[in-house]
Amino acid sequence: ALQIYISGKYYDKENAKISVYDHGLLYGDGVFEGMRSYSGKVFRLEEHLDRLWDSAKAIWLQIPISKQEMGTVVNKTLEINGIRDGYIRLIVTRGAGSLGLDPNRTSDPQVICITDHIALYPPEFYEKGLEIITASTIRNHSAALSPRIKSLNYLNNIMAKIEGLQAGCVEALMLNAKGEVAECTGDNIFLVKKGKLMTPSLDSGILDGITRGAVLDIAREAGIEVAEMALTKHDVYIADEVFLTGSAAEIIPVVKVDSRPIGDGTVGPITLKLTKRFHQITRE
Ligand SMILES: Cc1ncc(COP(=O)(O)O)c(CNc2cccc(C(=O)O)c2)c1O
Repeated sequence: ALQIYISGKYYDKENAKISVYDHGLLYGDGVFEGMRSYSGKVFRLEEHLDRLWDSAKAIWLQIPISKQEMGTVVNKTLEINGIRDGYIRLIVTRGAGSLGLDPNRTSDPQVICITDHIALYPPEFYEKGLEIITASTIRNHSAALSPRIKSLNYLNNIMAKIEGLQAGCVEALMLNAKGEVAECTGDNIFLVKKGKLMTPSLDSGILDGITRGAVLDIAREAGIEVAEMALTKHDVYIADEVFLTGSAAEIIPVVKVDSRPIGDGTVGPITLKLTKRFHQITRE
């Protein structure tokens, strides 16, 4: 049975529990990372751990072990579960405490590591591309709870995800408070127009996606012109190609947005080229 790591010990799935007084549960007061391993190697583990530490610092949370120890926890949890190609969920909560909000009245932040087999979208979603809608729920305002923090507060994303599901879509696009394109509920968005690759800049109020970063690197190395900039729904509608990026999804094409076909409604050549290269570097 899968072994779950909780603060120094391993537990069977049915015994892997935390206190109902944990502020991670009570208030979503905590941070997390979602990563993938390919043939036993976690893709960009250091970057994920850097982001986890940045998220923790942003919410004034001290992670009780070092980055190096955290890396060892991740690799050991994969190993004892015999998972080489899988998904890793790493969580640090504020810990258990009073029913009040005050983080000072909690103790013992919980470090949790769950490794599991990757649950992927069906292959036809990659072959045919997704249809998505623009949700009316905008992305968290950067001055409220910054979307740069990968926190346990995912209701903003879930509210938009519900709108997508209600519209028969598996993903939904969120705009920011200025009405510019931000990202989808669980992945970043890229557009291609006349051979140029564009993606919302970090100051659009988005998660600094690890896969987003990898795709920007791949595109630059391939000599593709790249721009991180403010984008609007109009830019999406008139794009030649659209795709999403995320650790779980990797690179997934989008062929329809708000009932507008993108390009000729089929998966585009640059999307395919970047996907092919991404698979090479994650599986080499
Ligand atoms: C809001 C958001 N934006 C972008 C990404 C992609 O980031 P990375 O390239 O670093 O993975 C994410 C992370 N994606 C994420 C997180 C939690 C759950 C799920 C899910 O699809 O069930 C997806 C995310 O939650």
